[in-house]
Amino acid sequence: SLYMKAPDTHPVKSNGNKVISRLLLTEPAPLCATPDNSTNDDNLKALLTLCDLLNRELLVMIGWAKHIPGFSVLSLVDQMALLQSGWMETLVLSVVSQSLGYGEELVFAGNLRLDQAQCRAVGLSDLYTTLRQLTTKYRQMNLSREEVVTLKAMALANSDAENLESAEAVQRFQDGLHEALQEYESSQHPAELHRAGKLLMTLPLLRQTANRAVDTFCRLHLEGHVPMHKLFLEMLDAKI
Ligand SMILES: CC(=O)c1ccc(Oc2ccc(O)c(C(C)(C)C)c2)cc1
Repeated sequence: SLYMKAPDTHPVKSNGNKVISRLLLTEPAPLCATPDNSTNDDNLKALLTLCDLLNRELLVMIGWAKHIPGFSVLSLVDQMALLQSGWMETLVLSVVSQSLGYGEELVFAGNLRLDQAQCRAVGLSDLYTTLRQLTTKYRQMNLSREEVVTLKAMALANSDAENLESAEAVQRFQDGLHEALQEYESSQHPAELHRAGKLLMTLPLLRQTANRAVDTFCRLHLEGHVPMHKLFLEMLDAKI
């Protein structure tokens, strides 16, 4: 062809890190929102579309978790316990990381971005505020894709599920992810000391954000204006 092939300018990824390479490989493709045409009420339409999107995200997340190194060796009881306690933090991290490149909007899906006014219009203004707080923090830190996928797995592993059959096995699962993050940071961000620790210290805000999102959905459910999918309600019940 007329043009020389551009030299491969991608920096060498941390392929030494098997855990993170696997997380990058098994990261689900972002979902698309499917507009709901069962109503003419724009606000209800938006909520139903968001609800359908979240329901599909839950199903994808359950399949995604199996690929996290160390998750599948846990008992099914413990796998379900971690999913029931960590699902909201994992989904919040997905939306927050999708929104990093955009200004004021929350990117729920490639074809569904809501700004503050639109979130307020559908009764999600507190959700908007709390998600934006986290987005701002991660935008300042310049999160890499490797860090996003590792934090999502850590959010699940570190979700403080109750009644675990084997807390020791979950501890080993957490240790494996922590080791992968440490190894990644020391090789990819050697100049930024404590970056791994800084990332771990964002997890309390993630937990708080997820809990506030749960409160929002419990309120929406109690108000009863919008039907919610069975799986979503089961996962919501597991959080109360
Ligand atoms: C009425 C109803 O059930 C509902 C309303 C809004 C909604 O919006 C969301 C869509 C995807 C999504 O990932 C998230 C979080 C980031 C908060 C998990 C929220 C989800 C469900």
